Amino acid sequence: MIRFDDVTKVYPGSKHPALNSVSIEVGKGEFLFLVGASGSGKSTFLRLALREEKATKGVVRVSGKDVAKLSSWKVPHLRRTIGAVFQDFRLLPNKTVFENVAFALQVIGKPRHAIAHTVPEVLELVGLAGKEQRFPHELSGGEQQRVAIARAFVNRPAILLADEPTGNLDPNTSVGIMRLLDRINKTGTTIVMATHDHEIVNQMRKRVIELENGNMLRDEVSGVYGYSR
Ligand SMILES: Nc1ncnc2c1ncn2[C@@H]1O[C@H](COP(=O)(O)OP(=O)(O)OP(=O)(O)O)[C@@H](O)[C@H]1O
Repeated sequence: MIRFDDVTKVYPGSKHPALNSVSIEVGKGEFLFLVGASGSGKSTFLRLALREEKATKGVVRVSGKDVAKLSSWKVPHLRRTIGAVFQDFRLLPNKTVFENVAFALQVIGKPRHAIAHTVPEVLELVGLAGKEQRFPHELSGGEQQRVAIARAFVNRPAILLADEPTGNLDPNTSVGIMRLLDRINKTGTTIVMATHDHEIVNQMRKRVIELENGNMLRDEVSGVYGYSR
């Protein structure tokens, strides 16, 4: 699903690579945690997969395609196969829960009757049935993140990238979000989640890749993220 071959990213004006010769393959249906200290390169990895940034060296493939070779008019299509969730939710503040999720379908030209059918279904899946008409500011942080996940998943992308999705949430709320991501993963969606949260990584026992200063430190099948490091 996602494959990095010897990928290096050096941002313009920067001396040190944000990612340094990283090779990673993430298979279909996998759940991968990307861990590491602040600045270790986690977000850079996700941005390269979304082609928000281009690799300085090496090849990034998503669903078998070299993303550097995609013509710019094909980039939106790539992004449609990848859902993305962020720490700060990024909801549209003046749109309701329903409208926030529906928007993701409107922009790809889904007909209104399909939207009317699909949005309630995905809101039910994320546990927000009955809150369709609320605005983001009328929701808790955990509920806002559920809306963001619904919006990322409504199009049934093959891949979901999550950058610190529990970073703004308390531990109990975070557990709920992780259960939801686990459920989405069980539908066959590949998930790559960047996190600092030791507790969550240690509970979930999924594949863990640790980055340090842009280098890949370890890749463990059922890994932990110990406190002692
Ligand atoms: N747009 C940019 N321009 C220049 N340098 C950048 C840019 N974005 C990130 N960097 C640098 O690249 C390195 C990796 O950053 P990145 O955001 O990928 O780390 P991270 O592991 O996601 O950190 P955090 O956990 O704090 O989000 C850091 O040294 C950072 O300062």
